[in-house]
Amino acid sequence: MATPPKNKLFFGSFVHSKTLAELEYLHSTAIAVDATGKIVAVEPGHATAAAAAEALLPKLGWAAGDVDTVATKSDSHFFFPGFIDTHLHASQYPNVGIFGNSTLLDWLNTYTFPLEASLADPAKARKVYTRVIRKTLAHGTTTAAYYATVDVSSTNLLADLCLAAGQRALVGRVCMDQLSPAYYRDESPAAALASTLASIAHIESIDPSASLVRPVLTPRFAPSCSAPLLKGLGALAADRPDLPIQTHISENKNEIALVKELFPPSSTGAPDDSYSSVYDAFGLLTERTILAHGVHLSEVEAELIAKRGAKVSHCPCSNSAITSGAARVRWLIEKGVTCGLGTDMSGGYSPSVLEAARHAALVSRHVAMGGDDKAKLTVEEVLYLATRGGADVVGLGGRVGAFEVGMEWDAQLVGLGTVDAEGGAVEEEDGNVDVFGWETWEERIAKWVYNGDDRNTRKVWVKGRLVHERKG
Ligand SMILES: O=c1[nH]c(=O)c2nc[nH]c2[nH]1
Ligand SMILES: [Zn+2]
Repeated sequence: MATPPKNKLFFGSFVHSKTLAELEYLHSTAIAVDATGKIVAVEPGHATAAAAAEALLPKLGWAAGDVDTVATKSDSHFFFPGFIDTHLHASQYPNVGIFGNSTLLDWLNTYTFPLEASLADPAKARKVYTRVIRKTLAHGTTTAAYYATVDVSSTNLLADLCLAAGQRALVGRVCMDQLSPAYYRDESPAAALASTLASIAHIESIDPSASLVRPVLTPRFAPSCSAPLLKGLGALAADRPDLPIQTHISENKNEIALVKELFPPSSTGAPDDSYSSVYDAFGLLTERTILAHGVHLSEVEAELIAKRGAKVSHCPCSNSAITSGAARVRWLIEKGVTCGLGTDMSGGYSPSVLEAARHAALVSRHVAMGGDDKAKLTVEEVLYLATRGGADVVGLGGRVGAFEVGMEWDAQLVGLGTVDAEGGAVEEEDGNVDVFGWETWEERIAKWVYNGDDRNTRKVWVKGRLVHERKG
């Protein structure tokens, strides 16, 4: 029998984003999380976990026996908000790292459609989805905005598995009724809409209050959707203003040319032939829309996206791997566009949002080397995109992404390697980060961002529940 959830008291050092530019460091702090997973107190200034418990529990009306305490061990352990992966393809996980020298359109046909189609086999889908959830949790991803496949049953299975594993997720059945192989597409716009509704109904039946898992409308990208399908999805989005929408935009130059060819303004009624105007014309550019990539957006498009309140998922590992380009994140943010980070597996080669954060910092330096020195993103900024920014992108702002009273406890315990007086390793010996003891906290965080990996992710919680613990 499962043990009922208990109240929890976390004690030690907590690091989270206060603003885009600033991380807040809370040391000798206690955070109380109730049995529903909600943060009910954040109290700095206690010498020990025991002292914090003595001061805090009476105020909360909690008996000591009803509370589990988790305290950090040393100066190189800290709690950090769980990462939010605002764009990834669960179904493409077996292909991570396999992309050769392809670019988007040939990559889709060579590597991606055959794999996605093969997941109509329920046993294979279960194996892949179980693994991708375990792997992303192990990397500290507490929320994931997933693309599944065209197949309804395996999409529903992904939602079932996320709920069982305790990962917060947006799960989308992929809509695509044109320009893809006959073996892998919706039969018609009507069939695509019916399958989408079936998947939404299933996901809402397993988690009616969307406590963890919710459906997301998922037109793959404009080229693989006919105008009637985009129109139908726009009507559904208008009918269901609670549903998020996810799609791709402006990733690759050939893709953009294809969109111009497929959707001339005369066919959509849009004021121009831009990619953004196509989605806008069909009612799919909304404040609930997550747009992956946005590498080659024009000034006018960025302004339209900001005006509509649509969000951008920056996927730097993917943009480098399949040579799509370098998105101008600082420029988007200055235009007023809310941005987060996506791994975009398996266009992206890694399941790790920390890797996406580090790559975002590096890609921004390439943008800077192109002549815009202020394009460079700091460690603080990429961590904001990985947490608080990501929460805003997936519609969970104010609920997850930071440590504040009223938010839910989606968190990771990070442990960095420490070095003793003789130069030996004391803790996290197998990791890639060595802390000598003289680093400032800002420097420790920078070392984690540039050298850390899942070996440093010791424990992970979602909504107060422990969902991953690293062995060893
Ligand atoms: O990065 C991407 N991954 C995909 O699977 C895809 N499909 C359309 N456009 C895409 N871009
Ligand atoms: Zn993608």
